Amino acid sequence: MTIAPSSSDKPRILDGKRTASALVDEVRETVEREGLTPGLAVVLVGDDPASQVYVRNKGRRAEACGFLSRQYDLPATTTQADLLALIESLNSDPDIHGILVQLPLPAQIDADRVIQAIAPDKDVDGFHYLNVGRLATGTIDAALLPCTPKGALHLIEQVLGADLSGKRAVVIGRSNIVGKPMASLLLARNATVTVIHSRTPSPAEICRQADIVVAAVGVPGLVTGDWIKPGAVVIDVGINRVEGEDGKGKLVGDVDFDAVAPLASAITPVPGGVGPMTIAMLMHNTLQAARRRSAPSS
Ligand SMILES: NC(=O)C1=CN([C@@H]2O[C@H](COP(=O)(O)OP(=O)(O)OC[C@H]3O[C@@H](n4cnc5c(N)ncnc54)[C@H](OP(=O)(O)O)[C@@H]3O)[C@@H](O)[C@H]2O)C=CC1
Ligand SMILES: Nc1nc(=O)c2c([nH]1)NC[C@@H]1CN(c3ccc(C(=O)N[C@@H](CCC(=O)O)C(=O)O)cc3)C=[N+]21
Ligand SMILES: [Mg+2]
Repeated sequence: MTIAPSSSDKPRILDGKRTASALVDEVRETVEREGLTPGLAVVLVGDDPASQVYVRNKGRRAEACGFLSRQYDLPATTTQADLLALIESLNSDPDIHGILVQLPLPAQIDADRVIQAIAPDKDVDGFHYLNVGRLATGTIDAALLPCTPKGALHLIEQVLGADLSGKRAVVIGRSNIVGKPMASLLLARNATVTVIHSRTPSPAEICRQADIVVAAVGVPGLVTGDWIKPGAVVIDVGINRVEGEDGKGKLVGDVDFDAVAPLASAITPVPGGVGPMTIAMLMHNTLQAARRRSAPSS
């Protein structure tokens, strides 16, 4: 569905929380209608408090969708062999359709080895080489797609529709979990895509050409008004914990919201933008994995 941006000067605030809720409702309805019990296993190694919050939110959402939700809390001292053994057992567990290993992992564990050990058809993060390759080569329908870029694209579609032909997109950040797959998805939708990273000279000048800006950097307020072409759609993936004026911690994005919002035709807030969409897309991917299991031809 395409909703035109509002004609007033006010930017449209893309409400990720509401859109995510609607997606989760759809997932739950599909689960009920088709009589499925998708199973999601979330593995958390160590006791990082932020990771614990995310993982708890994921478990709660999974239960709200009617999924089987299992959480594995492993100590920070877990060995790579132990983690790989758990992955193996989840790979062969018929009740489990999706496996997510929360990143980052402690230093003694090779995160790439762990990710590649996940069965590709249970890789609901979309980080396995097979899914990365499917996305990059255009066989997207067969891929499990990374949740954050998939969620960001869904918000972009609400404003611009599915076909981004003729649009210039700038992605800031080139990580494997956000920036690169975001660029691949935008390219697959026919946008003209440029990726900016820490070695890019004159980033503001490049960004100012963009009809679509996706910021996935981890630098609070990096994107200021002079980076933005009036009317651009601005998607802020950044999640940065900073100290607020009251001395308490608060979350801010990579975009200076107050400076950029008046210029943008649409913009995502932080919190309440891409974050909730990421979790909704994890549910969507888990449903997709479960449906493929019950009907391998689809
Ligand atoms: N909302 C959500 O669901 C999610 C949010 N996040 C958030 O998104 C942000 C990015 O995450 P992630 O991709 O994992 O981060 P990474 O740290 O893996 O990647 C950051 C990228 O930003 C680039 N970069 C760093 N500084 C600059 C700069 N000054 N100018 C231009 N580019 C720069 C880096 O360049 P280089 O490659 O050259 O080092 C790198 O490519 C973080 O705030 C994270 O918390 C992440 C995942 C999900
Ligand atoms: N294997 C793996 N997959 C991931 O998808 C993954 C990961 N590891 N490691 C960490 C990052 C980060 N991430 C977020 C998900 C939701 C919110 C989210 O819901 N944020 C809320 C705020 C939550 C809060 O208040 O802290 C919001 O933006 O409104 C944020 C960040 C997924 N990640
Ligand atoms: Mg990161």
